[in-house]
Amino acid sequence: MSEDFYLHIYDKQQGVEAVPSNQVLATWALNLMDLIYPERSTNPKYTLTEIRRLFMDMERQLTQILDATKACKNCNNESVSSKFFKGLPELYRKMNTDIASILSGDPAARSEFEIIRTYPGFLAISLYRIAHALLKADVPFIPRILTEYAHSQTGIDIHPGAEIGEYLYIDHGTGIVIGETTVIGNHVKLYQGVTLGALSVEKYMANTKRHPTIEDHVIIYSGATILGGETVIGDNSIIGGNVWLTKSVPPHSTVYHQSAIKVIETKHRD
Ligand SMILES: CC(=O)OC[C@H](N)C(=O)O
Repeated sequence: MSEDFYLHIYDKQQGVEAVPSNQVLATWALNLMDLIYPERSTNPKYTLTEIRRLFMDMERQLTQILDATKACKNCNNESVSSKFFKGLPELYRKMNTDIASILSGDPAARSEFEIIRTYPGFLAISLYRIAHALLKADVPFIPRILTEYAHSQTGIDIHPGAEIGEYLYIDHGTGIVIGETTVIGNHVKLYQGVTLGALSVEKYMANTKRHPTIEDHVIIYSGATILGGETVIGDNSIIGGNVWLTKSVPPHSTVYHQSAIKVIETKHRD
């Protein structure tokens, strides 16, 4: 390789802050999940004093992470961290609504324990909820790392900027994409392969609403693609599998994709 290339990399290094690895950031969020959901832990029996100390440790760690990322020049990281932890019981309440929705909606779900331990949808929604709260506190870049970690583990890609209500139900989940400016109401059910995306992708659209709005009690079955910032799926609608939708539909709509499949019977030889 040329000396110029070495020099280029050397120069670039000088301008880059030493930021904790993505794994360190994800581990903080996973440890927090372990703490609020002892179902995830192998040894969940802490004393009350230990629990208080563990939450204080987690808060301190968040401040350290925010300090170390140096991404936010004028932030008071201690206060950001303290606000996040004050809001944690509310986040936890919302996560519990997601569990309740899966438990009451999925015939295959046997217990809360099973959902907490095994449902990729629950992990993805929970990490999204943590990431969204940090984004709302103007924490740059860490929220995206957390949701991309969830994406890598579950195949479910939820942008931390999306606004999502309570009782979100994601079953299976692989391949779900929820774009940055998506708005989702309460009691919405999503199956694998659903895309809530932009109708066109142009850089100038960065600060505009590009992704759809899904109102309360909507069910969207697998492989459906719903695009556009002005597209509103009215409450209590059902969007069938593989539907391609770029227009709004009124409340209580049922939208089906009509596929034309042919089954040809071949005569088999004896
Ligand atoms: C989900 C989606 O449409 O992504 C496209 C692009 N990243 C955007 O945010 O508009």
